Order: sequence, then C-alpha cells, then structure tokens
Amino acid sequence: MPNTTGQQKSTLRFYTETIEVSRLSAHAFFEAGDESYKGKRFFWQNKEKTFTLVGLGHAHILTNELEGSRYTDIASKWQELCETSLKEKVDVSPILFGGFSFDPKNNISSEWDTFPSSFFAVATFQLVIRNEQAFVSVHYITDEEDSTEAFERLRIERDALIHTAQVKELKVHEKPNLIGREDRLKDEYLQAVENVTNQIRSNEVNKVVIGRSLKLTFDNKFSSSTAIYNASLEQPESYLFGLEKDDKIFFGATPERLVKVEGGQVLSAGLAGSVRRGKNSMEDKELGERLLVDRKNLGEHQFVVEMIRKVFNQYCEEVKIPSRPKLMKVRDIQHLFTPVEGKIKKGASLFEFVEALHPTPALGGEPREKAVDIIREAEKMNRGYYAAPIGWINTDGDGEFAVGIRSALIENDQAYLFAGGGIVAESSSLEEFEETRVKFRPMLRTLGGNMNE
Ligand SMILES: C=C(O[C@@H]1C=C(C(=O)O)C=C[C@H]1O)C(=O)O
Ligand SMILES: [Mg+2]
Repeated sequence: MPNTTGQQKSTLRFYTETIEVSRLSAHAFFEAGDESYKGKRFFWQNKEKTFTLVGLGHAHILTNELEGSRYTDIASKWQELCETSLKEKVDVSPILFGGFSFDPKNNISSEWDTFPSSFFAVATFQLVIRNEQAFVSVHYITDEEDSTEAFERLRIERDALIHTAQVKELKVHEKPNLIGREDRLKDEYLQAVENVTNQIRSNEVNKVVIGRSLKLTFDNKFSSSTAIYNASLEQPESYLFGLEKDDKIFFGATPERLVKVEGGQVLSAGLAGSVRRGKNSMEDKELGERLLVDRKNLGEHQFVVEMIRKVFNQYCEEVKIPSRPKLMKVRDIQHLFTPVEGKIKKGASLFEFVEALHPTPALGGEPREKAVDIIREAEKMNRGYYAAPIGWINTDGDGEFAVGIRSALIENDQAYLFAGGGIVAESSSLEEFEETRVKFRPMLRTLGGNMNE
C-alpha cells in the first residue's frame, strides 16, 4: 500500500537539456505541435516582444481546486520541484506557465468547467526566444531510475518538431468564418451596472467591475494556431497569451501587466479608465486629453493605483509611482496608465505579489472582498480565467503575470469573449455597455467579426 498520509519525500527527477536553434518562428513551433500536442500547449509573448515562450506537451502539471491557499500551494510545489529534483545546473531555466481563475468561489457551471482554480504546466518541449536567440529545451520529469532511453526518444521528437517548424513556410492563417453572434445576459449586465451604481452611491462599496460575454459561432472549427497567429497581427502592442486545456484554448492580447519580477526589481501598473481611439489623429488627441482630466475615469484609476501602492509598500522598498497617470494607447482604445516600480523586500516572491494584487480594483473593485462578492452575484456568469492572472515563473523565481483581458475561450466552432469595465458613482449603464463593445474589438477582429456591429 502506498503511503498517502504524512510527508512523502519526492522521488522525482527532473532531466533537462537545451540547444540553441537558428531561425525558429514561435508560431511555427506552436503549430508543429498540432498533431501530437493539441490541448497541451501554451504561448506567451511580452508586450515589448523581447521574450517569447512556447510550450508543447506536459512534462509535469501543477494544479489545485483551492481557494485562498491556491497561490502558496502552487508556489511551494514549484519550489519543491526545482529544489529536490532539478539536479543539473542549466543555462536556460525550465519555466512553469499557467494561470488562476478569477474567483475560485464562483461555482456557476459554464464553459470553464474543465479549468481548475489553478492550472500550471512545465512543457515537455520549451521554446524560449530572447534577443532573437532561440533555445529549445527538453524536460523530462520522472520517478524512473533509468531515463536514458525515454530521454533519447524525446531528443528525436524535439529534432522532428524543430524541423517541421523550420521547413514549413509559416502559412497565412485565414480568419475563421463567423456565422452567429449572441450577446449573453445583456439585460442582466445592464441591470447589474445600474444596481451596482446605486450601491456605490449609497456608499456600500466604492468601485465594482462588471463584465459580460459574447458567444460567437463559426462555420467550422479552427486551430489554436490560427487564433494566436491572427491575434499577433491584430494586436501587436499587447501581451499575447494562449493556454490550451484539453479541447479548449484561452487566449488573448492584453495590455495589462499584473506583476513582473526580475532580479529583485518588481513592476506593476495601474491601468483603468478608458476612451475609444479617435477617427483621425486630431480627434484621438482630443479624446486622450479629455480622458486625462475626466473625473469619472480618474476616479476609476485612482482606486487601482492606491491598492497597488499599499501592496508595494508592504513587499517592496524604494517604491516609485508617478503622481499622475499618462495615456496608454492600443489599437482600439486608450487607457489611463500609471507604472509602479519597487525593489523586492527579502523573502517576498512572485506568487505572493500575485496573491496580494489579484484582483486589483481594475478587474475586481474596492474594497476587494466585497466587490468580488457583488460580482459573483450580479454578473450571473462565471468569468473563468478571464480577468485573472496568467503568466510564468522560472527556477530563480523571476517571471511575469498579465491580466487575462481582451481575451476569449475557444471550443471547437465556438468562442466566448469577455469584457468589462469599472463602475463608479458617475457611471451610466449605456456608456459602460459601449465601453465593453470597444473592449471586445481586439478578439472580434482576430476572430473575423464584423466591426461595424
Ligand atoms: C475589464 C476590462 O478592462 C479593465 C477596465 C478598464 C476600465 O474600466 O476603464 C480599463 C482597463 C482594464 O483594467 C476588460 O478589458 O474587460
Ligand atoms: Mg472604465
């Protein structure tokens, strides 16, 4: 009988080998996994396009269905995996990639049912592209005594995947053919915004972010590669992410950083307050300048900055936060943006920041607990991984998480899109509805939707 109680010492061994490869496209490598690794892949590219990560296959999965303790659970399992089983010194760090759901207490049955509270994976084949240099690592995590043969098979497979990715001209991916579109729970959304506005006016809560969802139907199923590739063309100035789970992929092009940790430096950002882009550069500039002094939007923004400030004051030294937001302009929308920077205090870790920051009032509200309770009741849907942390960590504890907005969940010939906005005392339900329409655009365009609707 295996011993299931008590602390069992891990007998896992973590084998890894990295080679440098010339000319390797991240999209082509992801696509090379279409045949054998569908449902077990991930994709990440930072906003600056200086770091790209692709994972094919699962060498190891870390997952849980926990609520409050879900972050420390993943953090300690990852640390244990790194410390007790990673024997060799490596030049490219193995990376753990994944995400958390927005609200583990939401148990409304939905398209997200197969996504756990926390889901992370170490890829069997990991591609890292940094400063134009591409590295492919093989990871094999096992309790077998002798892994020589298995590892050799993986090397052969690695070479085949690289070859497929290199010889295949990166094909142009036609956008899928959209045949149906449904605004889900639209009346509930409008009602929720009005109710919440009243709750804010009577001082029950300061800010609550209310979201809604669109369901799209296509004439055929289409690949994750097509979705990610088209998002990269449509939304070049954002993070690009994709996380497959069985027959689904959650993907998106988000402008919002939750937190980045690199060699003791911590970065986050307040991003809240929005207006559409102008039809010409003059109108665009005017809209932006008005946004910078708009009371309602500055209010939405300030709750976010103050919350991040508190977290940084607790976990960081030398916290730097500009006194006024600037504009962040992405293709369809402009936002108020305040970068936040600090030096990590000894002992604080990336997952602690994720736990302390998620959700900021940009996606949850203020005060946080109360706002998340209201969202759970008022939205009548399950956000799943929308508006939640998605990202990676390496064996040194460096990594980055973005906020999974401007995103969609694809399942066969259907896609579920999500968007929301921060409700404050001055909000109006029709204007908020309009704001979510603009926020749907990146994914709608990526998926072949008609932008004039
Ligand atoms: C909630 C979303 O976006 C968030 C809400 C914003 C707002 O209300 O102004 C702006 C940026 C994001 O932090 C979304 O895109 O779905
Ligand atoms: Mg807003």
